[in-house]
Amino acid sequence: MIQVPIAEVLQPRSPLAVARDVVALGKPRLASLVLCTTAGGYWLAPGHRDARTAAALLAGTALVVGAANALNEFLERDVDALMRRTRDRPLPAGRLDPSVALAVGLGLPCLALPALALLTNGVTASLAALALFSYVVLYTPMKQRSSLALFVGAVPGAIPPLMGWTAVTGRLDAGGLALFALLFCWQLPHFLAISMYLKEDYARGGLRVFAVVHGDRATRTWAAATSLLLIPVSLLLLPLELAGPLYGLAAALLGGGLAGYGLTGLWQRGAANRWARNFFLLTLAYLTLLFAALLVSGR
Ligand code: HEM
Ligand SMILES: CC(C)=CCC/C(C)=C/CC/C(C)=C/COP(=O)(O)OP(=O)(O)O
Repeated sequence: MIQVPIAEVLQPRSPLAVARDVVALGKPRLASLVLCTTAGGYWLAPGHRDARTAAALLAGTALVVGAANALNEFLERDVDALMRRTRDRPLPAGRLDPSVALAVGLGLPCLALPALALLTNGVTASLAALALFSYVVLYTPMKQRSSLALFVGAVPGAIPPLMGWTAVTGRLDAGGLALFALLFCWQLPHFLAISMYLKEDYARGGLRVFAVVHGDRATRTWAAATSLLLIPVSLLLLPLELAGPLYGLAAALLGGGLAGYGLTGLWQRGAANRWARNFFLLTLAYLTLLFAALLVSGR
């Protein structure tokens, strides 16, 4: 049952405030980093690149990601209302009617998927459709049932750089799959950390995330192990000749830093919320800097 603040029902809202909430449905901060990974895949892929295809790829991806997030917020509006982190989102707070999120989530892909197919290629549009489907239909309901949802959610999260790659090459090959693997592995420590410092909130919402189900100690161990795994996976780009020595150096240093901090988690006691929050922020810095290195030292 969603509680709607009385003031929000009575007061008419400005079009700007409504527009801001519609944009918020698309989770713009997360979507921005997703788009950086798409741009990275496009930048590294071998073949012909041009501004028109790049613009179509980024605009189409932004619209499908926005739609995926709007549908996720539509489906989770009751759960979001139970959790501190999400209760002020436009739907649980009652600032937007759920039908708006549903219309945005179903409407945008009708425009963006055919546009991606026409202006990039069929492989890229099919990957976008797969990411949308796996995020909304598989991952979102699975969060309430199993901590393994993390591995399902990491699939749509890893598809955008592959879309950037296929927008140039039109096919799935080793280079694109290496970028997919990099993003897939990065999401594991990213979310294991979050699940620790937000454990109470997730439990309140009835979501069976890793730290809720397996406890803090196991989560810290897995966070350390998966951050170590990122080092060889990120270095795979070197033998595949996607990036040069400067990237290699950056990947080794950034990976060493992240895994080094991850390993200090093994000596923490209890929930170690401050450690987990710092580790989450480090995952964001790691990915941003790694893609900056790719920009400079990519093929
Ligand atoms: C299994 C996959 C993922 C899960 C479960 C997940 C979950 C989350 C959650 C719950 C937060 C909020 C943390 C907080 O409020 O303290 C967050 C933040 C963030 N995530 Fe992820 N994430 C995943 C994948 C990704 C991917 C693929 C990207 C982009 C490439 C990404 C980028 C971000 C960014 C930029 C933030 C900080 C901005 C914000 O809180 O809005 N995440 N993530
Ligand atoms: C092309 C395309 C559609 C790509 C998908 C990109 C995408 C939405 C990646 C995010 C992956 C993910 C599992 C985020 C967490 O959602 P959550 O539901 O756990 O987060 P929340 O609790 O903040 O709602």
